[in-house]
Amino acid sequence: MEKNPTMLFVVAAALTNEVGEILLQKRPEGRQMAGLWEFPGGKVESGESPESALVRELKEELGIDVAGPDLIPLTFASAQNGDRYMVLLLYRCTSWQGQPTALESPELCWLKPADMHALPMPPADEPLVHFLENWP
Ligand SMILES: Nc1nc2c([nH]c(=O)n2[C@@H]2O[C@H](COP(=O)(O)OP(=O)(O)OP(=O)(O)O)[C@@H](O)[C@H]2O)c(=O)[nH]1
Repeated sequence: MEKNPTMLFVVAAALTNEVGEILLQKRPEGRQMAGLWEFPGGKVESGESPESALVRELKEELGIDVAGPDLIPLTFASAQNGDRYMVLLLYRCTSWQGQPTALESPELCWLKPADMHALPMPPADEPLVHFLENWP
């Protein structure tokens, strides 16, 4: 029997600029959790490593090039997501090529973690924001 057939792996990036702000993007209309602000990223596809999935998602969503070794594992969250259980892996990234552009999202913003509480975000992100607030 297949192990964990209902587990969903999602990878996301805390892209951090030189003043400690982190990039969030707004989820587009017509998708699950539309209008909520999230860390860029997405689902790990079959056969992908989490890091290669995140490199792919950052290119698709923001048009930036990230090298796998520049993705530093930070923390994770777990939550129910529809009919599956989701594990959301958050990576830190301070180095990339290109200017982040909203290619799949209506809006981007750079925010300090303490200011993220003012925005509606998916419930699974709450512990991630808390972690980032207390990050050195
Ligand atoms: N990228 C991202 N997804 C998150 C976050 N928090 C959170 O609960 N999610 C959930 O994780 C799932 C990610 O799926 P997605 O729809 O963005 O994935 P994807 O880009 O691969 O899209 P696709 O499934 O349409 O191909 C969504 O259910 C989303 O709501 C977050 O901070 N960032």
